[in-house]
Amino acid sequence: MTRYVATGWRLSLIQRISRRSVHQIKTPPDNAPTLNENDQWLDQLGHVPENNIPTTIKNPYKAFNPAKEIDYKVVETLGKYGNDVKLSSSLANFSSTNYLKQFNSHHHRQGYRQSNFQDTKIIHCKSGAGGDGCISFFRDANTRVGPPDGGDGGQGGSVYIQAVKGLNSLTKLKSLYVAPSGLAGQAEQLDGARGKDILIKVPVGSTIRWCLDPKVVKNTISELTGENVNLDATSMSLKDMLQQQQILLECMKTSSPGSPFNIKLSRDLEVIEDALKTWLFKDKSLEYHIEKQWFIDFNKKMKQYDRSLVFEERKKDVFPLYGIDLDTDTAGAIKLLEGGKGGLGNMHFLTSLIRNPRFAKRGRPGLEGWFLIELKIIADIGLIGFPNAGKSTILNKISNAKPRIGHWEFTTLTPSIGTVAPVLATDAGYDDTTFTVADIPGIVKDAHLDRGMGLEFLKHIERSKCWCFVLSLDNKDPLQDFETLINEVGGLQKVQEKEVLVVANKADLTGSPESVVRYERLAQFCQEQNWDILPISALENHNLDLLTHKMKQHVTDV
Ligand SMILES: Nc1nc2c(ncn2[C@@H]2O[C@H](COP(=O)(O)OP(=O)(O)OP(=O)(O)O)[C@@H](O)[C@H]2O)c(=O)[nH]1
Repeated sequence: MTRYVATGWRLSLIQRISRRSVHQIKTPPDNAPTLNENDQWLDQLGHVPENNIPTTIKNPYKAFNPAKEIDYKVVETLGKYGNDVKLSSSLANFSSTNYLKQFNSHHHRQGYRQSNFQDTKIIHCKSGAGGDGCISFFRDANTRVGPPDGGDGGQGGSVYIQAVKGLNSLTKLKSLYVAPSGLAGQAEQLDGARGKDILIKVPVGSTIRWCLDPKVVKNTISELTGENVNLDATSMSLKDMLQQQQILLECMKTSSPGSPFNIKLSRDLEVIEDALKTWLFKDKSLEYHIEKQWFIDFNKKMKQYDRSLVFEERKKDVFPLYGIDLDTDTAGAIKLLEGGKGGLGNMHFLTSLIRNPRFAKRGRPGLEGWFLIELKIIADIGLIGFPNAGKSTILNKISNAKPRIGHWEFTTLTPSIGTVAPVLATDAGYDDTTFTVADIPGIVKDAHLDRGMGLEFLKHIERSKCWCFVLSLDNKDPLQDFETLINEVGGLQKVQEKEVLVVANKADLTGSPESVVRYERLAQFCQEQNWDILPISALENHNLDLLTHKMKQHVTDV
């Protein structure tokens, strides 16, 4: 036993000694580009035409639907081909009143904040910088300074976003996402490790738009009003202020049918102007180098390398002006911000003229940006009605959702969505396909002026195929209620674009002859519009089966 241990100890000692001797007789690195290869590479850089920026740039986001058209004006056309433009557009397009109000207030729409539901979020994202190239020379017992063997810096981490099924709120999103930088290159031709990429998961039905830092927007507003404005108290005028304030944006034309322009995300473009800033030096300083003609010539050639690097970045560092609509679960993740490229190690700079390159390239900086994410729930049917009409009761009875019900107005402060699974007997057997119904907070007269809960929640039923208007027969004039609702949601024409189902709820309370007359007037109006109407009592379960069958017909009808 003892002998065993001793042998083990002796072996490891031998290993250590032999390792040291291997170190002493190590051969110079052989993965590094050779002097000839470096010479050729530099020569070829010198032949890249001065203006190497092509006229059209492929839009990396071509495959995705645009989120929302916005108003803009081209104020200046730049560049040789006129593809670079300066746009002016209203600040409101690059911020969110809804978000700003939450950002500033601790009591805004209490229930809305108390709940787990969040449908607007601004995220701040940063991609990682590239690692610096390494300055190192091969060394062993016999060679004091050998050929350069500094490896390249690693690529910085990128930020990705992906729409996934099964999520239904933005609550879990963080405010800040920072991808790590790439590590610096090392001696012995070792490249630095890449920074890890970050993947942000959002629910299907989210839209994502480039926006401004909310702090900047808040300061702008404060400057405009000359005071530290309480955004919540000025909610009405806040919207107008953002609308009136114009901002200038640098964009590029795109050839894709989605957004006509891409917003340029700014990475440091200084390198084109001042290539010297891209170098790292060791032993001998920048001052030493810039006096040497060989370095001046070499730096001039390397400028072409910087140009091609910046050109590659220009192709990727963009975001569509109209944003992206993640209305289906995307096959893969979308890159929002690309990490910086790692800098070249000094092994690339051994040439016939430079034997001791005591310099390497710095890594490229990362990108930074703010993005506004808005969730639009995708439900087949959207329930629209005045507060207290009975929408939550209906959803409660017909679906698996359990929204709050109360006899006071605005019990529903956040949208809820339920799945309805009626089993229908058809000629082909039983049809058990399901559909989804969304309940949103009640709409009141002048909701478009931000009264009540405003119209903020309407976006959740924007994409619903069918709108189901819920009216209370207990109200004085249900027809007038209906007309008010139609106006608030955008007018008759807009409603006519949808499948419409009208539900006259609380039919259990209609004992009097007047209430029958009220219902008949409503039914008459629906008939003129060719809309289906159904009296029900959600409380007493009257006509609920018929309601789900009708709903299903509206969802499945072509
Ligand atoms: N009599 C009677 N009462 C009903 C009926 N349906 C709902 N109610 C009552 O009406 C009140 C409001 O119902 P909710 O389902 O919360 O109404 P809502 O439209 O979701 O209201 P908000 O959340 O304010 O938008 C509750 O007290 C319900 O019990 C019905 O068919 N008949």
